Amino acid sequence: SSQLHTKEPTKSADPPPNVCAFEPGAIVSDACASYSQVEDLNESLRPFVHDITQNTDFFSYYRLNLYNKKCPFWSDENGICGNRACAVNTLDNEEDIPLVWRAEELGKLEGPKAHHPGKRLQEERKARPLQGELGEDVGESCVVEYDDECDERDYCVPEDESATAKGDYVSLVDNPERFTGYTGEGAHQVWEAIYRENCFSTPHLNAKPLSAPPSSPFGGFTGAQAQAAMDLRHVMKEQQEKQGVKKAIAQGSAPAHPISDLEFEDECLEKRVFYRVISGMHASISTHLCWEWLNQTTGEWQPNLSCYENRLHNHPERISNLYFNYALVLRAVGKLKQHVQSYSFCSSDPIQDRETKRRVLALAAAIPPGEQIFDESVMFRDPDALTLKEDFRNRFRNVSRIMDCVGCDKCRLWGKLQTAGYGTALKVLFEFNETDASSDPPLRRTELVALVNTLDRISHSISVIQKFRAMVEQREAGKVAAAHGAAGGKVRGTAEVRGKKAERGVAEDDGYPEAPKQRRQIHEQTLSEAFWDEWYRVWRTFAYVIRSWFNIPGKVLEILLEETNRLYSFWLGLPVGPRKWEIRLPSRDEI
Ligand SMILES: Cc1cc2nc3c(=O)[nH]c(=O)nc-3n(C[C@H](O)[C@H](O)[C@H](O)COP(=O)(O)OP(=O)(O)OC[C@H]3O[C@@H](n4cnc5c(N)ncnc54)[C@H](O)[C@@H]3O)c2cc1C
Repeated sequence: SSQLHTKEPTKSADPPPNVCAFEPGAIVSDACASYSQVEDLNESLRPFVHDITQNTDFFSYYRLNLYNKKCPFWSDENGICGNRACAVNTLDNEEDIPLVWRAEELGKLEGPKAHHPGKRLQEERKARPLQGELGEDVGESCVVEYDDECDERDYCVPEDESATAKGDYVSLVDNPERFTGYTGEGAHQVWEAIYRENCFSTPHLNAKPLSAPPSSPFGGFTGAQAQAAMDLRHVMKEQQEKQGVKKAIAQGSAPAHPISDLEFEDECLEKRVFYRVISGMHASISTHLCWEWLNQTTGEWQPNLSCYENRLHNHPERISNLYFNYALVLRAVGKLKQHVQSYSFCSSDPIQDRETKRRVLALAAAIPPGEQIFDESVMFRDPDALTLKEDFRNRFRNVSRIMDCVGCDKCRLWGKLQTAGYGTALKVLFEFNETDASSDPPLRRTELVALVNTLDRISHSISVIQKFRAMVEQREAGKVAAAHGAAGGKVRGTAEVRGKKAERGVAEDDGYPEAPKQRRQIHEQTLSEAFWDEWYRVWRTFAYVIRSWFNIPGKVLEILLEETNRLYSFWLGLPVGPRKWEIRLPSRDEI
């Protein structure tokens, strides 16, 4: 067996997670073998997923309510900086840089938008319900969601839950997930709130009571559905026990809730699964923003290696969670083979309908059967696993609501889509029958689009992480060659240049059509380029220092005011907000 989760390690019972995460196949152990298997699988599936998400109208437009929903959890009024306006820009002096490079601009949605037509218009204009709003050549019957009903079994907040505001259709292709400059306290607070949803024992943020009593039949699982729930449970159990992920997660840090505080016994399985899904999603978002990073000073889009190292490479458990998500979502998509046979993608466009179905079936056929991703033989033991369903549904609904507090439209779009995607994956795992689709619940367009696009996001992250890893290796090789001075001038020169390029975050060959801007960067650096590169860096550092000195009076005043305010709150007996300033060295990116 070949599993990501279940094979006995042959060398050590607990391989160090960092070794396994970065050297798939180099060491014969369970985790390492499985990482490289996932990578191989991804390499063969990637073209299918990429093609579907980029080249079909059905999968390249998503409907969601981006603007009409208020962040329900906090506001400036109660003294917490966390609403949309609290997005802090990456650079202190954003006003000095061209508008197009500013965070405010980068976070805006691009491309056409179309309003969801009411039921009457949908009926009247079946073929063109959007009246060309997305462009003349878009198959609108492939884009519009005709079923407005809300399904009890949704794991996330259905986008169409309100009868009045059904949201807009936006192009996912025109709005790639990449660096937007959304950062600072606003972003941290959202992540913190999302991870707080991990505390299954203390319902909050309007969560409904979580665990159903063990005796509860729990929504009437059939044998096959119970099996799926068990799969998930045992996947987690095996993963934890055999790959030392327990330790790795314990070392990782979710904001505000030290993971080491969490229980890792069996009854807390829900926490681990939920945590891993969220952390894997977070890792995927970080991967994309590091890969398509905008240097706001030069306006160049390029991979940012130090961003990758800080957020992912040095946290192998995050990468492990991303790979876990891949297995989870892939299994869900694979489970839909039967279901999509009879699915109508475009009601008034038979050609596109056929073409979309052909592509989806080609992807489904290329996915290996479930047991090749999860080992079925170790499963089906503990009936408590059924409670996962209700717990997850409520948690995911809350995470989806928290996304309304994200202060950047593009980030909100992808955050909502991916939450919906994981919610759908769990719904499919728990509710769908792989061999008999007749009793499956309806799968709405939004759910299917979110699921497949989420798979595309994770799939892209995995291929990007491989490239980043290669860049780190190249840089290290360059360092070793330079240190040993072993090779002659030419060879050493090349290695050093490669090492430097990797350091600057320049990809050798991304191999994917979606990153054309990066490819422009790939050339050997001449002496004069190296000189000017260095000169520019020194100049920027100098300017940074001068600017910082110049800003000191303002900053000191700001800190004084803030501390006075906190002291005043303390004196009045009001809750004292967290300190918003710290003294630290700047990171390379900031310079
Ligand atoms: C829903 C959402 C979508 C976003 N989308 C984008 C986007 O498309 N483009 C963009 O440029 N920015 C986006 N952002 C912002 C981005 O995710 C970061 O918040 C921002 O870049 C600041 O990063 P940071 O290094 O301060 O740490 P953050 O990524 O904000 O993380 C906060 C803390 O969480 C912990 N942490 C980080 N990663 C993980 C993980 N994988 N698992 C567990 N714990 C972790 C660390 O302790 C870290 O200090 C988004 C934010 C949110 C909330």
